[in-house]
Amino acid sequence: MLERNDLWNLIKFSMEQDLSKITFQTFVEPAKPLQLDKAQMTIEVPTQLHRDYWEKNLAAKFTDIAMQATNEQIRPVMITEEERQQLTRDNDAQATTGNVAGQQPTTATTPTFMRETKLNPKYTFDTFVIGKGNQMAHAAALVVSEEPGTMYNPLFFYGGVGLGKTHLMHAIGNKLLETDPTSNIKYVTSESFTNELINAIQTKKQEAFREEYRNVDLLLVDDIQFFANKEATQEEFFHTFNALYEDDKQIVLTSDRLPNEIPQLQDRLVSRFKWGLSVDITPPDLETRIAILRNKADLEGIEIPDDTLSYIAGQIDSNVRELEGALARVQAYSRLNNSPITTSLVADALKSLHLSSKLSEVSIPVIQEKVAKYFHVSMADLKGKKRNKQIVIPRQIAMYLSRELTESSLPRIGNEFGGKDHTTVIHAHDKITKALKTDPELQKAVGDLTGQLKS
Ligand SMILES: Nc1ncnc2c1ncn2[C@@H]1O[C@H](COP(=O)(O)OP(=O)(O)OP(=O)(O)O)[C@@H](O)[C@H]1O
Repeated sequence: MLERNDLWNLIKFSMEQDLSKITFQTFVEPAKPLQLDKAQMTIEVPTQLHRDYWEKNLAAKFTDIAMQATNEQIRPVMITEEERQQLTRDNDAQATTGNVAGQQPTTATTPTFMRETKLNPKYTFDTFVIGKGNQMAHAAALVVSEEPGTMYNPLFFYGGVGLGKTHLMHAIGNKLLETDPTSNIKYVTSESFTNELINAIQTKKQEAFREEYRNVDLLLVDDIQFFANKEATQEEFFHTFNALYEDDKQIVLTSDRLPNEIPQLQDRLVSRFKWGLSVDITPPDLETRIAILRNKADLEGIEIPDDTLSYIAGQIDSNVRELEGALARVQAYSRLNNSPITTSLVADALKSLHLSSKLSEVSIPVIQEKVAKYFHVSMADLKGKKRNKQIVIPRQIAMYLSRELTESSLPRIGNEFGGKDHTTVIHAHDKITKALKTDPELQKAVGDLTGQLKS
């Protein structure tokens, strides 16, 4: 089945073709997909009026388009913003009053779309394609799933977006569950850890919160870069970490950067995160991208010739999530048009489904060229190693703009600047972001350049 956002984009795209501009803008644009289950998509709309309109006029259309795209019967369930807020309040009240002391609120009282993310059964070792950029991460994950809490604790994956960190993390959990279905596994994003903690503090359920976290066999925490600057969260996590570690329970963490590059992360956490093994995942090369697409196409029963797969893999080189999104869009496009997948259909699909905007986005070389010209420095210096101020500032600005205006991963940007490490890019971005708050000259330069690049 398509992912929620892919299906939603497709439905929007199709409705945009069918409905008048004003109807589309009034009723479809403000709608937000909250959750996709097997047979239904929960969609939030601003008011009761929107809800009525959807139920009378758009629900059947929705189901038709979803059927064509996925071959499954999916109905839209409309919920207004107010109803969602009420559900959240009810849920909070339930947490405060409705539970026996010490017990966590049960998921049965939680609206489905707000339930905490569980392990995704599709993210397994079987569905993970091994390539140069993820080989070591994959091997470490496998070891940890076979012998949790012994060899690499914590296991720390870092790297750019959409490169498989979450997938590997879930694969460890899924494998462990397969070996021992009674094992207690908890997966959270760092943001849900923080939210759960705040909730526990507000509802005076801190003990229950601790109990829950300190009794797991495997704790998976995704995207811990969002612990940055969160003192109370870090404090609580420090104790959770210690309790689990002392008990030989496995901890797996992911982040877009190394622990010591996360701003305002307490030193004691940084040092603990380094106790085990840190492995980076880098973007897949062309061969791996083709293999990932082939694997995905086979799993989903999509018929697609090899040269067409190579074409997609050649077009999309940013990350695996985009690659998968492109394949889903191509598949949906082929179903809607009732024609087989060929390279020319793919070219059309990517173009008409607005992916072309990604493909024609500002590129790093163009940014470099404009910045070099603006500051009268050579391209070689911009990409080189000279450390004098006249070169370093334009270089940092160019890196900053590459991060802001393109979808490129940090390692990729580093590569385009003469093979620099991704930490240099993070540093440049942070520095320029900070300086932009106070430095009018810099504000002007960045403003001018952005204007040039976007026009
Ligand atoms: N090597 C791979 N083989 C098969 N699928 C992959 C591979 N790498 C990534 N994917 C798929 O790409 C998508 C994005 O991967 P994932 O969510 O794990 O990325 P991530 O690194 O955690 O990104 P983020 O930092 O945005 O959370 C997922 O659907 C995942 O299954």
